[in-house]
Amino acid sequence: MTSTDVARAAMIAPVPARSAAQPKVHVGAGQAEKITIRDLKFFYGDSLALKGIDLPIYERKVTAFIGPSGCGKSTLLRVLNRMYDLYPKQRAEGEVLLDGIDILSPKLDLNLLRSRVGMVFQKPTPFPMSIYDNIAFGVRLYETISKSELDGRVEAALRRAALWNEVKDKLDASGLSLSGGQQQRLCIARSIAVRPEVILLDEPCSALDPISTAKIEELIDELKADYTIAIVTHNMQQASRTSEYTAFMYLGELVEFGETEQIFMSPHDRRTQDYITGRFG
Ligand SMILES: Nc1ncnc2c1ncn2[C@@H]1O[C@H](COP(=O)(O)OP(=O)(O)OP(=O)(O)O)[C@@H](O)[C@H]1O
Repeated sequence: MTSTDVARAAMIAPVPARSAAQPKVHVGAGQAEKITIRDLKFFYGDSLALKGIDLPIYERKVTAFIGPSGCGKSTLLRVLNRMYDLYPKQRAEGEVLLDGIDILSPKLDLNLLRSRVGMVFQKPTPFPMSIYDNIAFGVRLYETISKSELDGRVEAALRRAALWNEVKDKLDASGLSLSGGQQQRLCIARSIAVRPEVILLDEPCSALDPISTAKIEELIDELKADYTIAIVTHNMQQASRTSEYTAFMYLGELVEFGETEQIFMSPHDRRTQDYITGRFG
């Protein structure tokens, strides 16, 4: 991927009709579904990585994807902004509705999708440019606005990502000169600056120390007032602290989806229980 591909991808982010093999999902009654995933299959070449997933992602809630390594969490997340489109031989089948519109449609405007669904990766990925330009890059990609408006957008995004006070006097410094935790908040600010509706977080704290992790978790808590968030995490405490809903996946299947408290306190499936109690994975 070129840095422009990464940049575009980074800017870029439900429940009826389930397949018979999937668990019936009755949680979240009355919640608005921002994303509805129906019978989603995903292929890497001939290899089936997602085996018919049905899942709602509720609006302005945090949904955690958990499960052992290789179960398909990141694959599922990457489908939600068509990240896989950058790679030949990868394809999705089924339906993924964003506000009722199927984002798997070949006719979809990917730039528009990625402006609505932003993504933050496991490893902080600041662009090799100034802190200011890291934020302004995506805004310029999608909109033509005046310099003063752009300045305002950069400041607002940095404030929202709880980074403004740390960088306001060095906006011209390289984004790469920041600490790992600051870089990750910069990436979140970059994502927010294009005013997405959904933010996808792929293990956003796995490369961070506990203090930076706590800051990102606080930030997630604040952001959910305005954004729909899906987070992949290996950290069970993080899933239980940050999310309202949790999806447990195993070997490419969705085993169980529910309110986070129910998944952690009284899981219905033995595999969920074994995983959250550390018996495997
Ligand atoms: N680029 C790829 N080419 C082929 N197979 C892949 C590719 N990426 C992932 N897979 C396979 O798809 C399956 C799901 O992988 P994925 O990365 O989504 O799992 P994960 O749950 O996010 O794992 P982890 O927790 O280790 O990040 C795995 O079997 C993996 O080997």
